[in-house]
Amino acid sequence: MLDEVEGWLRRRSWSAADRPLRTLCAAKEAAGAAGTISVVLPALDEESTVGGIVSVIRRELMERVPLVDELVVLDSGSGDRTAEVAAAAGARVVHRDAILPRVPSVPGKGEVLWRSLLVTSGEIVCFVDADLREFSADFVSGIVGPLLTDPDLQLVKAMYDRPLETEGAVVPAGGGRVTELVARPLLNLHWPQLAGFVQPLGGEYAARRSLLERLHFPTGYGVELGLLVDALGEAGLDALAQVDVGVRHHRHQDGQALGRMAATIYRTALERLVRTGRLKGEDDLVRPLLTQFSRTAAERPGQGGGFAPHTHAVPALERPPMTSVPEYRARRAA
Ligand SMILES: O=c1ccn([C@@H]2O[C@H](COP(=O)(O)OP(=O)(O)O)[C@@H](O)[C@H]2O)c(=O)[nH]1
Ligand SMILES: O=C(O)[C@@H](COP(=O)(O)O)O[C@H]1O[C@H](CO)[C@@H](O)[C@H](O)[C@H]1O
Repeated sequence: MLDEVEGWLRRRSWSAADRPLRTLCAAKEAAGAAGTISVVLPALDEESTVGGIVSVIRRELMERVPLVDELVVLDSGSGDRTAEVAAAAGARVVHRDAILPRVPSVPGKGEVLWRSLLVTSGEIVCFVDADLREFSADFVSGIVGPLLTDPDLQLVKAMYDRPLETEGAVVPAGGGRVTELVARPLLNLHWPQLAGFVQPLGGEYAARRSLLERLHFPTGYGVELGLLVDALGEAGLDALAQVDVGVRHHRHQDGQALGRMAATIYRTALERLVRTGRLKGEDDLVRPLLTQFSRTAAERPGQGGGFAPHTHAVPALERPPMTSVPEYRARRAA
């Protein structure tokens, strides 16, 4: 690990307990407008978990203490009762298609995170996944805390244990599969300054709007890696930090879904290597497609055996910095 990163780990890694809520409320009051906080939950078919998360944030961080100013669930095109459940629990729910309709929305987590900047007003924006179970308010207060007390910080990521919990089986620290197999190796090899992040892909992070609005947003699952790499470039390592908030329990996707996620994350990294001149142009990427396989119903001797190929596009669409969007500038000027 680079000496710089070892020093960063000592200076910029904390525990949620290091900043008690009373300290944060005092810092928020002293910060004035700079201490306003918007929490955003990107949600695609999360009816079973979104309500519990919203309820905890409202009760603990809006009613018991006035830490969070607005709580928005960004509906990413859900087909279930996500919107109803989130609204009933006390969130403002906005559908992705209702935001900036002149730019038709595309599927993807990053797409809704980008659009959320247009419908929120906090100077600190905190993203929280909507599939978390056993959610604690520390996931929010822990990561917004340093942004309230340390003006030099720009982005703070949560770090946590990530057990892999599937039907009946729990593998301690088995979660974060794409992190361990793809993102951490990529970051260590190409952006070693970021090697100190324990959970670089974690979906819980908070940042100053003044940073987020200057960054490109990959529209899919590349958003975490893209924002972290670009935040390093924009703000420098010492403007970044991480906070231990305990254990993260969430719904786990299957291996092939994570394979598609990994391909998108790799492509997002490749794009940044090209953008910074460390790799030649797109000719380094032969085909933005990923073929996976499933067992066919019946073995078909002489016709490729018993497996069927399924080919998926590997998207790399990125949204421009919000500061380049006229509607965003007009809203901020109003
Ligand atoms: O197109 C998408 C994909 C995901 N998500 C949300 O983004 C968060 C993280 O997604 P997911 O749980 O699928 O990722 P994982 O944690 O499995 O890597 C969850 O709140 C999803 O509902 C979303 O809003 N739109
Ligand atoms: O970290 C990971 O490897 C993946 C998959 O986690 P699991 O192996 O299902 O625990 O989960 C994260 O990755 C996504 C892409 O960055 C984020 O959007 C998710 O919030 C995060 O859970």
